[in-house]
Amino acid sequence: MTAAAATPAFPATCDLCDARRGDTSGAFRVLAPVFRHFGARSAFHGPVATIKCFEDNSLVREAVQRPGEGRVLVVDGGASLRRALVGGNLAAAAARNGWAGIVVDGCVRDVAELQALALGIRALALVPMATDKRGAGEADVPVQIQGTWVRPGDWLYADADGMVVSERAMHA
Ligand SMILES: O=C([O-])CC(=O)C(=O)O
Repeated sequence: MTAAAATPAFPATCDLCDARRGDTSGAFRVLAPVFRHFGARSAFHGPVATIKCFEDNSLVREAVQRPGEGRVLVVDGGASLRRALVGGNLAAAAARNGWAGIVVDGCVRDVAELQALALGIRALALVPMATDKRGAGEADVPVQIQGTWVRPGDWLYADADGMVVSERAMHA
């Protein structure tokens, strides 16, 4: 058990892992511990929406303009370290439109702007070069994030210890 913070808003990822330690069904998965925190919100959770794209953030831009409704946008960017899929403008739009967080298997940029936003932002690294905008990519498809499958409608929980995904909501 994690030492209790007064009234946790939702379960700690360590507690979720403790509850599912013997679960080999694949319904509960831990994301690889290679993501860095950006964004002012270090803990966030919500149902997942996905985008798969490579060095082109056209679909990410479209998604963050739509109501987030507390969801987490998971972007499979093919782990590219060459282009930033999210920067200050897109992240600000996501925060404004009610997204809980963005997880990018790839890079982000505008670190100072990201740090000021009430949004969870996880990515592999910062890189200052923006993407090309060709409209390429897929939305609402299963994606593999550092080898772990994440599907639209899964629930993602993130806190300072890491990130987990579950087929079902794991909080009351
Ligand atoms: O527009 C982009 O490609 C990413 C960016 O810099 C922003 O979101 O501010």
